[in-house]
Amino acid sequence: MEFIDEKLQAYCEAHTSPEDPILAHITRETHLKVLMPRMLSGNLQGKFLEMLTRFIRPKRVVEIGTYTGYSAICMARGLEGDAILHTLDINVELETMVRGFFEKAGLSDKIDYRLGDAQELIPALPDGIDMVFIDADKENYGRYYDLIFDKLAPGAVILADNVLWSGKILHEGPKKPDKDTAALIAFNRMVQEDPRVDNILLPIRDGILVARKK
Ligand SMILES: C[S@@+](CC[C@H](N)C(=O)[O-])C[C@H]1O[C@@H](n2cnc3c(N)ncnc32)[C@H](O)[C@@H]1O
Repeated sequence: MEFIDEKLQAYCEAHTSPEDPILAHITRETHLKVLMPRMLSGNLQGKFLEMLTRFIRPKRVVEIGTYTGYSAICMARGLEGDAILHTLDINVELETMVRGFFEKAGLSDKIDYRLGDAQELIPALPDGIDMVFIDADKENYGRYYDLIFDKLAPGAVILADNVLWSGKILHEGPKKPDKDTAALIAFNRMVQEDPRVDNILLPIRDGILVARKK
């Protein structure tokens, strides 16, 4: 489901700073060589992540779900000084390609790329996280939120991607929603009812939930 008119979407894209050659290369390589290229953030969302990182000026960012590194590069570009991005992914098959992209972008020293199951990797992360982007398996969004919450600094920003799930979160009727849809409905409700955060759900691309730890 498209959330806005196709022409308006194209207009938004045409009035967003263009994708640079490195991100364009990652987009091309991902489409050519990797399964499910629609998982890529893309330029509009990538620019949003980069700009938000610049606004927040975090010292420590965590991304759950690296994939081919597109969103990691966007956020890492927004980091200042010795700030760092820890990005986690379970898919070891993409490691060589992704490390190559980080190198090509000149960001290897700003990105700490960790491979494994995020549920095992999150507890080993340092405290004092100022921003987290949750973009891995939808079924575990709630678990990732719970696991990372106490590691977040006051005022930290939590972002979660795909929270509109192509509109499937509006599920109606007697049939049960599939497990990813059910998990996202539960996650969105959980954040909405969490008194420890303020939150806003933005209809950017497939929906980005933005929450701020009080
Ligand atoms: C939607 S993609 C991430 C897209 C990326 N953030 C971007 O915008 O370019 C989801 C990623 O989550 C990873 N993933 C799935 N389950 C995971 C888990 N249990 N732990 C860590 N990563 C996981 C997948 O391997 C996949 O690369």
